Parts: sequence; C-alpha cells; structure tokens
Amino acid sequence: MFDGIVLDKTALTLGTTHFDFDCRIEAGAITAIAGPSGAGKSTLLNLVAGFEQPQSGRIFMTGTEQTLSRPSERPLSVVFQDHNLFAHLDVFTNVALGISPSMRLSPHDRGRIEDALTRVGLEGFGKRMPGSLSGGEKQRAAFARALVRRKPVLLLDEPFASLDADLRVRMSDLLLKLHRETANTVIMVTHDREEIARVADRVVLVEGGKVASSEAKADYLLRFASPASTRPGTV
Ligand SMILES: Nc1ncnc2c1ncn2[C@@H]1O[C@H](COP(=O)(O)OP(=O)(O)OP(=O)(O)O)[C@@H](O)[C@H]1O
Repeated sequence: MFDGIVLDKTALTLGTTHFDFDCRIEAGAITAIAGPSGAGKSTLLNLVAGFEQPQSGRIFMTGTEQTLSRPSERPLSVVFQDHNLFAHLDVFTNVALGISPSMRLSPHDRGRIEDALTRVGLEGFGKRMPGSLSGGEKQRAAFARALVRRKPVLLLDEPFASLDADLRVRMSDLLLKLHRETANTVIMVTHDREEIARVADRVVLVEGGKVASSEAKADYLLRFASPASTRPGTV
C-alpha cells in the first residue's frame, strides 16, 4: 500500500482550461508544487483538498480512496496565503475551531490549544483579535490551528507569499521544525525558488494543467540552475 497521496489520472475542466494530473506524493515529505502562473498548481491542491471534484480519475490518501469525500472528511488541514482566520473571533477561538467547530472543548483540548500557540510563538495571544496581529502572527495562528487538528496531511497554498523576506525565512524555519515533530505529509504551492531550496524534499512541476516532472529537490534545482535550462519562466 502506498501511504502518500495519489492522483490517478485525475481530470477536470474549469472554464476552457483542462487539467489532467497523474502523480504520487510521498508520505512524510515536504513536496513543493512549482510551475508558471496559471499552470494549475492551486487546482491540483484544490483537488487534493476536495474543494474541486474531478470529472474522471481517482484520488487516494494515506491508503484510502477519497475521490468523492467532502473536504471535512479528508485527513488534512489547509493553510492559505490569506483569509485563514475569522476576523470576529479571537485567536484562541480561531485555533479551537480546528478541534471542534461547535466549540465543545474539554480541559485537555484547551491545554492543547495553549500548547499549539506556544509552539508557534504566540503564547499569550489567545485573546487578541486577528485585526490586531501582524501578517506573520496571523499565519502563525493559522499554523496553530492546523497543528491542533493533528491530521497526517498539511496543504499550504503560498502560505508565506504576503510576508516580507525576513519573515518568510522565519516561517519556513517554523514549518521545518513542526514537520520534524509531526512527520506529516506536506504539499506546498510556491513561486519562490529560495523557499523550495530551504524547505522542500521533493518538487512536482506543473505545466499546462499537467504534472511535467516529479523529482528530488536537488535534481530539480540542478536542472534549473543550468544555463542550458529550457524553462526560464519557471521557478
Ligand atoms: N473556476 C474556474 N473557472 C474557470 N477557470 C478557472 C477556474 N479556476 C481556475 N481556472 C483557470 O485555470 C488556470 C489554472 O489556475 P490555477 O489557479 O490552478 O493556476 P496556478 O498555477 O495556481 O496559478 P498562479 O500561480 O497564478 O496562482 C488559470 O488559467 C485559471 O484562470
């Protein structure tokens, strides 16, 4: 049994754009999804998350078929570039929603939420409202919510793109630290070559709605570092 993520000839058409993804994503690794703008990176992630459903093909995750299951039924958490937090709820409540949408929390759950906030460097931030947080603090809160869910798969859609360069590096370090602790399967859409170099184990290159290659990071970086590279537009 392959316990990573499988997109088995997963196809759909959105508007006039056709997508046809066929790939395997290793369990326990951080896989970057790279490729030019409009190639289909977010669409691939949306298929894995269940926000889009394929018109044909199948999707497997941690050994079970998930092709038609709802996003909430899939063994995963998602962190987006923006809009991760409910603006009218404090940080504690935003994180708590990762455990219980109805906010039925045991003392143990409350402890886990405080612990997650501490691990992402937001100790004492529980009563703060999202509007009073910096961009990096908001992303940390989003990570804390993903952490308390304890799902084996973490999907990140350009999670650090709106942050400045220094903060991007610190958030990458945080991602690596959390990944070492949880050994979860991470898929991260990114345009940023340096981010790929810093955090990814493997790289899936998406072009024209298809998976063009899937390889170890070192091989990917070597290929595109070469002056003979034929794909200057890609990260
Ligand atoms: N719901 C939709 N209806 C019509 N076209 C869509 C829809 N969703 C995506 N597309 C088109 O599919 C293509 C791929 O979109 P997608 O967002 O997956 O690309 P991407 O690689 O993530 O791009 P970027 O790097 O710019 O975010 C784009 O041309 C986009 O306009």
